[in-house]
Amino acid sequence: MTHVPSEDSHKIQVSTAKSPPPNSKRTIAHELESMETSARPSRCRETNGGPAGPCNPWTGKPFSSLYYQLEEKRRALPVFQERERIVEIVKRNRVVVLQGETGSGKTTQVPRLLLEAGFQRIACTQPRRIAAVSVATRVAHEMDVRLGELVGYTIRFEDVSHPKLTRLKYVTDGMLLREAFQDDRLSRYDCIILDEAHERTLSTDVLMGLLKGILKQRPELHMVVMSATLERDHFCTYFDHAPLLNVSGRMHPVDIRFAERPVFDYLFAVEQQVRQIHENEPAGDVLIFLTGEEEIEDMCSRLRHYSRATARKHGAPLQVLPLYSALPMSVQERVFEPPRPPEARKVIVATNVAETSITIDGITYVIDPGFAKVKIYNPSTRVESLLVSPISQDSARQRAGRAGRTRPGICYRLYTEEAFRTELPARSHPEILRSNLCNVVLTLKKLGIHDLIHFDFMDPPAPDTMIRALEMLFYLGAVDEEVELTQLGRQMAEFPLDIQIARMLLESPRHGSSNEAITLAAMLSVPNVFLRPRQQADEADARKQRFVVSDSDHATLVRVFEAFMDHGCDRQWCAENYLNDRALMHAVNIRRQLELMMQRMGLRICSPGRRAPDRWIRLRRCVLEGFFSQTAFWMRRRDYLTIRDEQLVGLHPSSVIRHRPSWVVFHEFVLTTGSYIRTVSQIEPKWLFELPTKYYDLLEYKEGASRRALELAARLTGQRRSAAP
Ligand SMILES: Nc1ncnc2c1ncn2[C@@H]1O[C@H](COP(=O)(O)OP(=O)(O)OP(=O)(O)O)[C@@H](O)[C@H]1O
Repeated sequence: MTHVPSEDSHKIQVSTAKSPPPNSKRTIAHELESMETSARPSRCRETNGGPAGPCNPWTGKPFSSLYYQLEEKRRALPVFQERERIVEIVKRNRVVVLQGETGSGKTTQVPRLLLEAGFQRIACTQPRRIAAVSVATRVAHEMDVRLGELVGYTIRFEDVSHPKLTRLKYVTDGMLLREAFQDDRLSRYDCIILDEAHERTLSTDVLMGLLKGILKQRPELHMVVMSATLERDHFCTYFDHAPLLNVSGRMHPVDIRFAERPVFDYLFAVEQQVRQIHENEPAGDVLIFLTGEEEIEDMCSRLRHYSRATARKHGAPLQVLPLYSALPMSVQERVFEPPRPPEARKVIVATNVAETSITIDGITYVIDPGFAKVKIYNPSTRVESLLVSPISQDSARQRAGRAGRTRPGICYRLYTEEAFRTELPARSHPEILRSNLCNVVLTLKKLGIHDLIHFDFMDPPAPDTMIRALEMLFYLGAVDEEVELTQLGRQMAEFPLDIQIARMLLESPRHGSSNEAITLAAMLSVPNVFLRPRQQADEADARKQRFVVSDSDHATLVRVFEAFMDHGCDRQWCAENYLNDRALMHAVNIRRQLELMMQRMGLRICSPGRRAPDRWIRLRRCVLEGFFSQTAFWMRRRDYLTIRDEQLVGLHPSSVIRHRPSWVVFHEFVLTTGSYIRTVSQIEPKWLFELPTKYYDLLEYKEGASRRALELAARLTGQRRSAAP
């Protein structure tokens, strides 16, 4: 019989009682401790003629004045209060599950305390890039060290860490997994902290399974799993009855206010709530949670309009800032800056990227309508889509926890208390149970894990989803018939990109167009570059026409990028052309890194030249190399039928394609007011049969509309019945 640790049996209540650390070596912690207690702390020599002062043990330099301000605040945090116990328990156990209120100091304090206690190299994972960057910055400030040296971070396309100097690294869970490609025992680290484990992202779940195996091979490795809202019994049991450490207490109270009756138009309700706060409540910034980019940008313009219209009446204006993951990091980071003008009330309109980990100083009011976009994968139709769904109770707690961090706060939940209890699920469904697993399976294969069925997932995905993923990897050429990783598959896994984009890049030299393909890959990795303000939509559309390649949204993106480069990356030019200059700058950076990766892999960087008549044909063929499973043929009136799952879809209104090509390849399927395919290019049906994949082998298709369309295409283009060699 397995013993399931109950909250009481394994919970180690942290107390503030002092006990000697188990490790008797003198550590930085002792050094710091001595500064507050001993009469003779380490002191720096006199500097610039001034008196000798306490010395930062990490840098050997005197502390700055900012250090003292931050030090006072951090010493008040519940986690700091209970530091000795935390360190002791982590040292005594291989795995510890640590639960503590939002804002109690887990993310900023625990890694540092462990470093000071003698751990040599610590990785602390974050599910989101913005959290990794902002927390690393905060901890570097608190320790009074330069970011990128002792404390650093690594996120996709951005590494602010030093291979030797960095001893505490905040890293996105996806990037730590990639580190395991090079070092499959993660032997650089003697302590790995999985933060915000309740989010159960794909990468966190894979990392947990991987680390369980590594722990058996590396007796010196320690691990901490942290969150404010995790399912503790499930985690403790999974990690072989790991002890649970509960840190109680929070910094400031958060007053939760539910709606009195159900809200039917939550966007209207959000706007009303902001007005109510701005007109009646004391100073303090506002954080609003919405579901996606479009909704956020729309709300931002509504609120800006309100602010302009009422600025005189209410004195202080609003400074409205969007926050979602598709925005370049430099734009996301603006939410942490003081308001502009200084008297303004900051209103941040965010997706759930702002839900966990981050602290935005000044946030006093949180508005939570209770919805988020959730990824749903249907293995039988093989369609992954984002659907607006109610959030979980845990998410609601995390959202409320963004207030009350630097001052008391209020969280307005735009749903009733009854709905919270009865309609919101207790916790979110793990991502691994609702995703296409192609990238996960490729990652596991690359890590040398062959027995996928017995991989120790906390919640194993359905076998059907695994099989679909393997099947797709086979068509993509990433695995062979024996399900062994191919050379191509190994290279695909190297790119920090979606597997289809990676394949497009790898095949692009064969079409003599890798130069264009790299640009396209970069443009597909940044948010939409076309701005379309509601009041100037016609003007914006007219400007877009300058870049249009009429049969391809993909080629249009490449053209925009090239025009941006030709104009010296000029912001003014972007404004005149309704283009998002920051997204384009981000694409420039990503492009540079992808080109370097291609060169390192020995892949040819080539282009047919800007004037070549077949330039865009080559690019469209490259797109098809990666996205061959995302094609559709024209059925009737405005509808296309997708080959893979026979769904009727329309061309997204943003597409530049105005004629009705009979076959198209598309980048994504979106479900909004209807089913659409977005970022689309015309293709020739005969290209389908020339691809080096068995995907279009007609024998693979059951009788149905897709098969009939393919048969017709094969007949018209003079192909054999089966395209398989
Ligand atoms: N950038 C910042 N500016 C101001 N205060 C900050 C900042 N970062 C952290 N803090 C302070 O440190 C506290 C602890 O933050 P930390 O992120 O470590 O908490 P946490 O327990 O990990 O929270 P969560 O579970 O929400 O991630 C915050 O409540 C806040 O008081």
